[in-house]
Amino acid sequence: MKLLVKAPAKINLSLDVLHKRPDGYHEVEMIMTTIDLADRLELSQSEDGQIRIQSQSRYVPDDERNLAYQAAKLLKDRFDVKEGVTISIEKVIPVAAGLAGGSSDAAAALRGLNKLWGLGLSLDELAVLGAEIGSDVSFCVYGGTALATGRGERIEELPAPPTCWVILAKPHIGVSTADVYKKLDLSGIVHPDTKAMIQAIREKDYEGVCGNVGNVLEEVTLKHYPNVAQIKDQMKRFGADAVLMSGSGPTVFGLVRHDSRLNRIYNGLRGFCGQVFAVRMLGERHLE
Ligand SMILES: C[C@@](CO)(OP(=O)(O)O)[C@H](O)COP(=O)(O)OP(=O)(O)OC[C@H]1O[C@@H](n2ccc(N)nc2=O)[C@H](O)[C@@H]1O
Ligand SMILES: Nc1ncnc2c1ncn2[C@@H]1O[C@H](COP(=O)(O)OP(=O)(O)O)[C@@H](O)[C@H]1O
Repeated sequence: MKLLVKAPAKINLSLDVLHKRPDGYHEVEMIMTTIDLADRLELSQSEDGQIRIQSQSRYVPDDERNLAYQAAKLLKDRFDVKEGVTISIEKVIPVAAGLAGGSSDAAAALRGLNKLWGLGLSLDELAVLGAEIGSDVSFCVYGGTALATGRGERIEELPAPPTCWVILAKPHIGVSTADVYKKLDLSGIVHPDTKAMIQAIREKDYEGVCGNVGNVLEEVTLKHYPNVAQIKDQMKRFGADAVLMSGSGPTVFGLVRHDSRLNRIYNGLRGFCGQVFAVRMLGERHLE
């Protein structure tokens, strides 16, 4: 038996850090939304009990370091599953980019294997399991738009933001999330207005969304990688309505309402940047 599952990327419309916790993680408040840029996972049941990972991408580990492998292992051990699975990952989302590609692959594996192995778990149960793999996995289990708190694993669903294009530009560098959190200076943070962002989303107020994007991790990544700041400036200059780094970076995204500006920004950026995408927000939950 085979199953295809989509694993969409996320962007952080806002990302605030409240404090560092005794367990070493940071308490966050993030508004996250999924976008129409997705990896595709093919899950093929095997009878030998083994978990195997295949991928065309040389940046993706094909062993137990792969987050999709960890998802399969977690379900297999916790629910005493005898069957195995081969997970083929068609990688579209740039790796180590601040777009939660690995987390979304893990979440897609959880959703898919729940079906393939007939486990009958709810999404809420899968999201709790996902938090054992990584802080962003719970959000990716649901997709759509949400306020994520705690270390990122506590999810409150929000309505879809007003429709617009999202342009993504990813320079040729990979950023370590742990490193960025470690270098964050908590004393100098200018906090984004998370409440105002939530209100703008609820009211479908596009200007309000654009006016309230903010990410406290930007400062760290921009300081260490000046070309991320350059890409931000270019995107603003080409006419995006709002520009922000996603997650720990280095991907920069721009929000664009009008089709007429889209080509200009997209083509302009392609001269500067390794990978550029123009996609839609998914906004709503993407439940298979
Ligand atoms: C920054 C964000 C924003 O969405 O995403 P990315 O840039 O990775 O996409 C997330 O907070 C990343 O989530 P995720 O990538 O799942 O993080 P984890 O694997 O749980 O943690 C990696 C490391 O980041 C640090 N970490 C992570 C989350 C958090 N709330 N506080 C932390 O300090 C810890 O040092 C941890 O060891
Ligand atoms: N399925 C996967 N896809 C991408 N990266 C993965 C995967 N499994 C494990 N990784 C590892 O996770 C790290 C973070 O990758 P990713 O999730 O793409 O970035 P981010 O946390 O910035 O959103 C990478 O260094 C990669 O080696």
